[in-house]
Amino acid sequence: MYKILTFNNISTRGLERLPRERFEVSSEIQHPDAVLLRSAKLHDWAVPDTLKAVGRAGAGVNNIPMAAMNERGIPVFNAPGANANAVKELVLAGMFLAARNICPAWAFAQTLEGDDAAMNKAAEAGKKQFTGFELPGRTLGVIGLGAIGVSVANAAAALGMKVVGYDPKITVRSAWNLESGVYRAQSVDEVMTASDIVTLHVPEVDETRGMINAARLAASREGQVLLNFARAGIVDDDAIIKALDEGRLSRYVCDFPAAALKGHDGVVALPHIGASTDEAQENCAIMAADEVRDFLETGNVTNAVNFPELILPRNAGGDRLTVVNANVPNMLGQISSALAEAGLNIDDMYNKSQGELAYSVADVDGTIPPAVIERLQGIDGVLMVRVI
Ligand SMILES: NC(=O)c1ccc[n+]([C@@H]2O[C@H](COP(=O)([O-])OP(=O)(O)OC[C@H]3O[C@@H](n4cnc5c(N)ncnc54)[C@H](O)[C@@H]3O)[C@@H](O)[C@H]2O)c1
Ligand SMILES: O=C(O)[C@H](O)COP(=O)(O)O
Repeated sequence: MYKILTFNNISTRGLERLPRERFEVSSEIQHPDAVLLRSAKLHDWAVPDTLKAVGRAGAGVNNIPMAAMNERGIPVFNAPGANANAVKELVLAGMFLAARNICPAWAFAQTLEGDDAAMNKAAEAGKKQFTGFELPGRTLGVIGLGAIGVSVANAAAALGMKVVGYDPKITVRSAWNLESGVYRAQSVDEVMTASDIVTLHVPEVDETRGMINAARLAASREGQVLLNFARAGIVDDDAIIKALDEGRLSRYVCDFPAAALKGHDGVVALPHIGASTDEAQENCAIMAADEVRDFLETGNVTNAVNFPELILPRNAGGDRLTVVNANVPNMLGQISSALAEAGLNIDDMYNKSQGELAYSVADVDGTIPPAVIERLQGIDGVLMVRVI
């Protein structure tokens, strides 16, 4: 029986992928084999020795202590693309909100008093202050062309916008999916100066933290709209307020309320609802649950952010050994020697590495004795050993 600890409300459609005869799933579990979570922050969580996998039912993994997981050889799975449509739709809503001044116009309409004739008269007199602009022919800058960025770029192109994109690490898949008319910018600065509206779709990592800062905003196109449905940490909120006050930005629409932004007329801050649709929550939970289940039951890896993709069909017969180790020389030799000295033959084996980690799955022709497991665990650089 595998034990799965949940940290957030995970869609029941996802939890149904974990049959109760093989998986105990609860928010109360001690000694979990895996966790399933959304945005809960795990940075201060004491990682239990029993933990073998983390499943993030969403895209961003900045709430997970990746260095600690790497040190222990624990894969962190996520759900790439599973909530991209939900975020795209909210980004489009954010563009329309900003272009047509919908939030202040709505707030103004709420203040109207009197009978219908009086309200109508006041509405007609007041509406000129909410004159907006239309999207066709305007330039949208998209920073980060992954699942969400590509989806937003293509939707904007379909609305008749010019689209400028920047992503120095764009994948082949994203490049194939991207509308052919999207202009490829060479830098964040180029996007900032070329665009009427800029939208951010990068992960929060060291390289992107504070990416939109005072210097970049000072050089941006006058009256620009900035959309941030990625992460709060990618922008400097104080610089945003200054840029709004100076008119460099006309509106900042984001998914991340913050004290520095509160009460400013130019800010529309939503409560992190980019992925909050029934469809996205189901898609993410199903994908994360399937990935964690497959890893626990077979050792196979799909969509782990810190592990290589590795799928080895089971060679029926004996045990399956999985080993996570530091990506250094002579590890495979030591692992296969330990098996050979116990008289075990390797029927099938697959080894891959990614960054600082290497991962091996081997099907052997017998039962792996506890002494061999201990020996493997004792090899310098071995981080995790499992027999399935
Ligand atoms: N508001 C929400 O509820 C919500 C929902 C989903 C995702 N997100 C956030 O959006 C981010 C993107 O999601 P996604 O599904 O598109 O992820 P993704 O991994 O498919 O795409 C991210 C893209 O950013 C690119 N990138 C990385 N560093 C960059 C840099 N310095 N400059 C330009 N591009 C860079 C990558 O190459 C990749 O193509 C997530 O990491 C998450 O933080 C927020
Ligand atoms: O990175 C993500 O997928 C989003 O920020 C969604 O977070 P949530 O699952 O907490 O809504």
